[in-house]
Amino acid sequence: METVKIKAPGTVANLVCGFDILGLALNEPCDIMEFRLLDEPKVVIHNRDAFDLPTDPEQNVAGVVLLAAIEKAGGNVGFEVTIEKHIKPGSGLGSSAASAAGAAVGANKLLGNRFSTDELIQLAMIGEKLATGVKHADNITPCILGGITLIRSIHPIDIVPLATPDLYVTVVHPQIEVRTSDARQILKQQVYLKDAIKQWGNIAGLVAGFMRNDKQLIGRSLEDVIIEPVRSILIPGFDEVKTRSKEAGALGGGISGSGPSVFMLSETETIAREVGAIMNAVYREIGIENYVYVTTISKEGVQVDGESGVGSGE
Ligand SMILES: Nc1ncnc2c1ncn2[C@@H]1O[C@H](COP(=O)(O)OP(=O)(O)OP(=O)(O)O)[C@@H](O)[C@H]1O
Ligand SMILES: N[C@@H](CCO)C(=O)O
Repeated sequence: METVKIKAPGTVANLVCGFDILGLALNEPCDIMEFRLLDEPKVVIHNRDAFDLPTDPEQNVAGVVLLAAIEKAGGNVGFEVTIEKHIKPGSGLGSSAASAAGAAVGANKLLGNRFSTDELIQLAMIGEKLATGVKHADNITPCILGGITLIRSIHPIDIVPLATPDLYVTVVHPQIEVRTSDARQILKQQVYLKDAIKQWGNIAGLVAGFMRNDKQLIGRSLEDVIIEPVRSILIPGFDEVKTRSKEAGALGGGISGSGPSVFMLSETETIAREVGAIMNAVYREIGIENYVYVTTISKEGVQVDGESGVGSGE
């Protein structure tokens, strides 16, 4: 096999209370990537979008992952990749993770599926480190596996796929850019024990809610007393979007990844669409262009030539 076409989903990381340890895959938006195997050790990148992303492999998330894959494979092959990016960089929808995870899975397919899922996650984290300065797997893991995933540990890799309840996801992307690296730098390095206790309760409640398909428990647990109070100041309209969405019947939600996108989970499509209209209205009122997705949780992760990549969420 000399070429493969990859579809890599957008993702929502953190899921409010689970900073760096929880994430889910979305049915929309998705990036498309086409890979060709080369017989010399180099990486060639073509960007088919308006985002002006680097073509230098050392500067592109997909590029550093492909370079690492070449080294891991023994250094005799190379890759040409065309990236059609629909997930806007700096959106909080896992744009960098889609490129990193897509590159790891695409390279693996062309190399005869020689890497394990844990190795794919390790490779993709090299891309996240380039984008954000830190290795974290809460976007790349749901991107690769689909569904909702818990990252119990990255040293060593210990991934727990969770059950995926039938929920609608409404996401608003206000058209401002928040770089993950900046949104990480403003975080406090210490937390109070009383806040940690609340956060542990919420994380455990959220995981239990997913596993028991208990929508009310999911809603009660979508609370973040550590990260959201700091990061939400970077997102105009955040409090209003959240309050009005919950009044309209959403279970709850918060910042998607490091923002500026904001997501809400709802039990019905009607509520999810109403929430979308509220989000759009809030941003129109404050004069910020925005894009709203009304979608669902994707049980499929990265797809290779239209088929399941390495696995699927439960
Ligand atoms: N192939 C690529 N895809 C996306 N971003 C890239 C890529 N290569 C390099 N970058 C850089 O990575 C940064 C975007 O990553 P960042 O993690 O900040 O955004 P995000 O992935 O949308 O956010 P989040 O991880 O919160 O969902 C930008 O500075 C962008 O230039
Ligand atoms: N867990 C990461 C996700 C964004 O890449 C963060 O919130 O910084």
